[in-house]
Amino acid sequence: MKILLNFSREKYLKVTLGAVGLREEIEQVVEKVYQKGFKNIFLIGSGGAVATFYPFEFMINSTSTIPAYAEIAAEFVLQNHKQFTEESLVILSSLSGTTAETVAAAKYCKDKGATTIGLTGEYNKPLADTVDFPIVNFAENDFASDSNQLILYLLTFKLMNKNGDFPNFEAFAAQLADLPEKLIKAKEQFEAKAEEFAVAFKDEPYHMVVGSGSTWGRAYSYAMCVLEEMQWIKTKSIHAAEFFHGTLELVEEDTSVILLKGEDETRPLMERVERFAEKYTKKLTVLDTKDYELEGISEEFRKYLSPIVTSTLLQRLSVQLEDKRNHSLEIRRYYRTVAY
Ligand SMILES: N[C@@H]1[C@@H](O)[C@H](O)[C@@H](COP(=O)(O)O)O[C@@H]1O
Repeated sequence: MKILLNFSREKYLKVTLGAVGLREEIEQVVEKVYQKGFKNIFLIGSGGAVATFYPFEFMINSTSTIPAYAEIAAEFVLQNHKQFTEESLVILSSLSGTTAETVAAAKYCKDKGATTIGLTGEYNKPLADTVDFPIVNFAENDFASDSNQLILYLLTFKLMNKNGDFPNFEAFAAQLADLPEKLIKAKEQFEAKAEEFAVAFKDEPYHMVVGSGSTWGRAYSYAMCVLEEMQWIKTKSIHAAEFFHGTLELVEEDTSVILLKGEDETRPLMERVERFAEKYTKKLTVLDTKDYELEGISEEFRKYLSPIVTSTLLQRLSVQLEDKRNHSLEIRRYYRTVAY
């Protein structure tokens, strides 16, 4: 077993096994939701929470006939979305349970008569108190995204399974139960590379983070919620396909480009950026989920796991950057600090 910087194996397993341990409860919620019936799924949150939904929106829309829409809470309540009705199923997420925009969206959805599920870290907080079905797993910022994704795999893939779109749910759920240990192995394998990156890039003034398909949301949130919010480094998240429609003009030989390569159908989009970046910058970093064995995970499920493998690796990068840059992941100048 390798020692990882500032990492508690016990704490990680407590959070992630807590998430997969919710399977029975989640399946009961799915039964109840199907009894009432629904026509589409809305996935609503703010910041990192809505970013975590983006891969699931992508996966639902490419696996199932249930229409799925990931929406930013504050915009959703203003938009008057015409696909949203009392026959919508809404899944909201807020770790703190207190993000005002997300709580307001939950109330909006309830008032319209839609069915609401809330993923959150604690009971007796506004989100859990508002939704029809709170699904609660305690986590702190560091492991929240792994926890949320594990819950979302169980929830959304069971919903698709009931809809007749994902017949192998049983095997998938069984493999998810063992995933946390494999994610730790992936972290261990990545650690030296994470440290090397942090040493080499600690004073880098700007990064481009590129993703596509089920890693696009991870690119969006890593840029905004970690490199910008927690490390105060200027960063642009770019979708691999969009990269060729503008951002490429800024690539010079010393521009840091970070690629989050996953294993879904959109991988060729990432390969195209990789071929370009190899030619024009010396500072290319590639995180590729394919490099991680995840022993015992069926080939057919690997593409779905790209976002959680990516986020579990990126979490190591955050810890290494915090250390080498001497900039705590906890400090904020403005976020939840001043009024805005
Ligand atoms: N920048 C922060 C994110 O770091 C956080 O993930 C998000 C949601 O927080 P919560 O899950 O508590 O609603 O809020 C903000 O957007």
